Amino acid sequence: MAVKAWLMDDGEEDQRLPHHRVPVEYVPLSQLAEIGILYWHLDPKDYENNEQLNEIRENRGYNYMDLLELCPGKVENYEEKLNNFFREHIHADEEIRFCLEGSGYFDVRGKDDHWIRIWIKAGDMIVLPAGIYHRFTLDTSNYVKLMRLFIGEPVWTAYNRPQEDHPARRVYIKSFLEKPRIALKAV
Ligand SMILES: CSCCC(=O)C(=O)O
Ligand SMILES: [Fe+2]
Repeated sequence: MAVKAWLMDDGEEDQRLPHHRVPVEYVPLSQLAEIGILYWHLDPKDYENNEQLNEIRENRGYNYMDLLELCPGKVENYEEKLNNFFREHIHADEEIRFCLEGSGYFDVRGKDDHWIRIWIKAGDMIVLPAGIYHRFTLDTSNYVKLMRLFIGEPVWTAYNRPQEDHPARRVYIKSFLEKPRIALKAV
């Protein structure tokens, strides 16, 4: 089962609505891979004994993890947190999230700087590369339980757009947005 992603419309309605374009324009996983996004579908139950998850954590060095539950009434400063998550930003490190329950939208900027909305649900594990502009919102179900992973001591600092001179942004642009330059040798 693949994750669903689509290009967003420019509508001003509630951020928790899907915001499909008309007609709908889905974005395949291969296109997400091109902008540096990694994706796995794993069993969301009994995560402690999930071999596949443990293997990914081992291979990628994700030794830190915690759980984050988002829904009205359960979280301190809920509105403020949600507003901050929905502000376009980057990080100096990968953003790694494994959805255990519920659902939500990760919006990321595609190659042409348009928004791609990625709908994650229980079992979806996603890695956003350092330096990619993104944001997050709950959908109309208003509930998500996420595992957050990190390499070493976690740093959650968000740098709001614009960040064109941030080192992580520069590396990201070089790695995923610029066309590779071919050196031509004079003969
Ligand atoms: C709720 S997890 C995703 C939100 C986000 O982009 C972040 O935590 O930096
Ligand atoms: Fe983020």
